[in-house]
Amino acid sequence: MTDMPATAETVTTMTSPKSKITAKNVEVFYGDTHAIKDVDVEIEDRNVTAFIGPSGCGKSTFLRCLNRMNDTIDICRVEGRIEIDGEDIYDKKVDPVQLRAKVGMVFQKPNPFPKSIYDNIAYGPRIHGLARSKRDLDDIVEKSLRRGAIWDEVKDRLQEPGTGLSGGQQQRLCIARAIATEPEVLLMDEPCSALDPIATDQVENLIDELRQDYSVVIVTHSMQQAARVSQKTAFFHLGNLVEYGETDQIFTNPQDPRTESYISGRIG
Ligand SMILES: Nc1ncnc2c1ncn2[C@@H]1O[C@H](COP(=O)(O)OP(=O)(O)OP(=O)(O)O)[C@@H](O)[C@H]1O
Repeated sequence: MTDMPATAETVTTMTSPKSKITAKNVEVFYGDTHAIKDVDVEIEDRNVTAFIGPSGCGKSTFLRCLNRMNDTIDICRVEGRIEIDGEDIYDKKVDPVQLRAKVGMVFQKPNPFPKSIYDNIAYGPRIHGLARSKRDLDDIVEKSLRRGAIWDEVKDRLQEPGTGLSGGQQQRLCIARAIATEPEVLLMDEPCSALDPIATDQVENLIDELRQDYSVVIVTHSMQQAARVSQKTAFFHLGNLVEYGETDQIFTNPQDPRTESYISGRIG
């Protein structure tokens, strides 16, 4: 019998995206509260991973471990190991400010700086020394706003305040700002929860575009959104990572009864 030629399907499975972030035995405590319990996970490059689960299950806490945002919370203690591209991000040599340029973050509520649209984007590249000249900076600003799918709406008003934009525009501005420091990972903590359905749709389309270049991790309360935008889904419950897998499988054929209860609306 001759070997079967590689079909599109076999090629796809053989070239699955490589792992970008590896977390091992991660535990997080806020004082006596044990918020994350022994979590192991591998997050893929150039894909969207959704964190879902009931309120208080630890989604945001775990997300914030990935760029050490929890360092800013005094009572928070993180244990275990998290690597990005094989490097321990909690190593003493790692500068958290540099790390956060590489692992950008977008929050629930759009939070543009009280500066012009231009300066919102230029701020990060300036402090990280990414532009050698005004022209370089102009290029970075334009490229980031284009990548954030908002260039056409703001190109004639770059000197106006970022806070004067609509909520959806502000959120795309914040995504563009995160992109401007050339990150490799984008963390998004419920990025659409303050947006109307049209702005949500625009941001979801943008997330889908961004996965061509970045590893995107999104916390969402909306299972529909997780199903629409992600390729991988992690279900958290009471600080445990209960189930992690292909989004389609999690929503159509969950393996754990707790996942099944959550997606069918019985818990959460
Ligand atoms: N800054 C903090 N100080 C003390 N406890 C905290 C802090 N942040 C979160 N916690 C606790 O850690 C646990 C996990 O919270 P976290 O915000 O990560 O959950 P979540 O799944 O993101 O919730 P939600 O969906 O409601 O945003 C909860 O018990 C919460 O009360």
